[in-house]
Amino acid sequence: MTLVEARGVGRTVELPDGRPLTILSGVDLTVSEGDRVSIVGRSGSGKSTLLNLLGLLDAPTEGELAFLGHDVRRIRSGARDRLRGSEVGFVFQQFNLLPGRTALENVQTPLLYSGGREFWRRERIARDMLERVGLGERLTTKPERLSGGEQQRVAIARALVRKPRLILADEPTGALDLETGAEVMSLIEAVAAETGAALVTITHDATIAARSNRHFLLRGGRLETADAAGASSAVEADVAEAAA
Ligand SMILES: Nc1ncnc2c1ncn2[C@@H]1O[C@H](COP(=O)(O)OP(=O)(O)OP(=O)(O)O)[C@@H](O)[C@H]1O
Repeated sequence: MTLVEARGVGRTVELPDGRPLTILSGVDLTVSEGDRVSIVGRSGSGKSTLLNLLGLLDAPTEGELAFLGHDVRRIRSGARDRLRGSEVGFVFQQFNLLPGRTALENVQTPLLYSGGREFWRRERIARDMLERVGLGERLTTKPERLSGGEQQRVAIARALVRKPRLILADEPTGALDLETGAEVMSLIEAVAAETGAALVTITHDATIAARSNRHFLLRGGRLETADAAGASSAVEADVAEAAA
């Protein structure tokens, strides 16, 4: 089933001095249930901007974007927020957990905006999800007392607690060491496989990109299809240039 379909999508913003800045243009991309998509590209190439469009945080300024068959530019903002809340899970590099709130409270947060059964059973559902990510013993621990890998597990539990059909991961392993990063990716992939969700991952790490089965490269705001080797050599070229 097709989740998101972008045809000729672009995004242009207005700079403070009034000049337009085109960040993305001519993007064609279809994401279906069960897909594993990686997007690589150098800093500033438009990766986060694209993820924000796919996740209904922003709307395109050109082209057509359909989410579950709904034309994104025609959905009212309230309906768009509800669709995003139930169908999209975001995982970020910096975890973005609520400080001072326990792991259980953090994971319950998305359920506060859900209706009916999910709302009333939120504590049980959040507890089950934390057990699923291996943190059943840390329910009442606050993020500041957890390691980076554990914080990312809480963030994954929070992102996936409503069983979204689309998981968008923006540098999910960027703040973790190699081994912890690989564990975190395995966990996201396993939970995605259980629900049949699609996973779109932005990364600067060739080993993380290689875990996907569809590879894309963003260059100057344009999305190019790549194979695993092409994505990997683009990442290496970026790393070499950044080090030079
Ligand atoms: N609202 C905005 N107003 C002005 N410029 C913007 C806006 N959003 C993004 N940009 C610019 O557009 C470009 C692409 O930004 P984006 O965050 O999508 O890149 P990225 O590929 O995710 O970069 P990184 O890997 O460094 O996170 C950058 O030059 C950024 O400064």
